Amino acid sequence: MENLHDKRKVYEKSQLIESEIKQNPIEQFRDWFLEASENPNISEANAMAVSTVEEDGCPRTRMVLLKEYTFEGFIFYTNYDSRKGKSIENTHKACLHFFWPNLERQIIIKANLERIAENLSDGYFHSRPKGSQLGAVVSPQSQEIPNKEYLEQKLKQLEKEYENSEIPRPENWGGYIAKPYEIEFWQGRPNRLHDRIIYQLIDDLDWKISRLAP
Ligand SMILES: Cc1cc2nc3c(=O)[nH]c(=O)nc-3n(C[C@H](O)[C@H](O)[C@H](O)COP(=O)(O)O)c2cc1C
Ligand code: PXP
Repeated sequence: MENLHDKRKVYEKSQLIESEIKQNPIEQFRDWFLEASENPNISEANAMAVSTVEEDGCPRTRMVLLKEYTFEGFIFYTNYDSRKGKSIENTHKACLHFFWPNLERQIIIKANLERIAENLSDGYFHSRPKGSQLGAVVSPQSQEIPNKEYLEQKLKQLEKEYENSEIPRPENWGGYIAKPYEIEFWQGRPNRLHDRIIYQLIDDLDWKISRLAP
């Protein structure tokens, strides 16, 4: 069909060296995330790929929006009965992945996942635009639906129903916190000799920092 052999870029914008990194990976994440957020060429720095392992043993990846990060972990919101929700309820694990091409950087996070407290999901749900709240109510995420009109009709009905009242958060919609136990920071370098620094959690407290070959 098409030969892409010559499609390649030289990565040379920056470097990642031990003397300049933070000892805590969340602080390192914050440095890189702020840089990505402030970059006018990156439109959604908080968009991340989330991979979960399904029952056939194969990982499946989709984008979600990171909505908060703390020293404890990374929070995103979704439907608990979706495909990703089902995998997470089974394995309690996921891999989060950020790629910011303009900075020639990727971050790979392996984490244990838990649902966040219901009151926190309520708070976030009600902070969303009303249309997105209704979207979450209307959509049986990841399930087969008869056609597009099915969603549009449901949306119209609910728009009327909740015209003057608060939309209750669906029980199956809420946040997950991904508590990291391994975080890799990757900075592209010339000659494909990229910088890779990996933080691994030891004893639930300290992070071991190592350099990996590219
Ligand atoms: C940039 C981007 C951000 C997204 N953010 C979310 C999100 O925060 N939560 C969510 O449930 N789906 C989000 N989606 C949709 C998911 O990628 C996915 O289609 C949906 O969650 C169903 O995934 P699943 O069937 O694998 O569970 C986003 C899609 C894109 C492209
Ligand atoms: C299905 C779905 N849920 C949730 C979100 C996150 O959106 P918000 O910023 O409104 O929480 C998105 C973003 O694309 C989405 O597509």
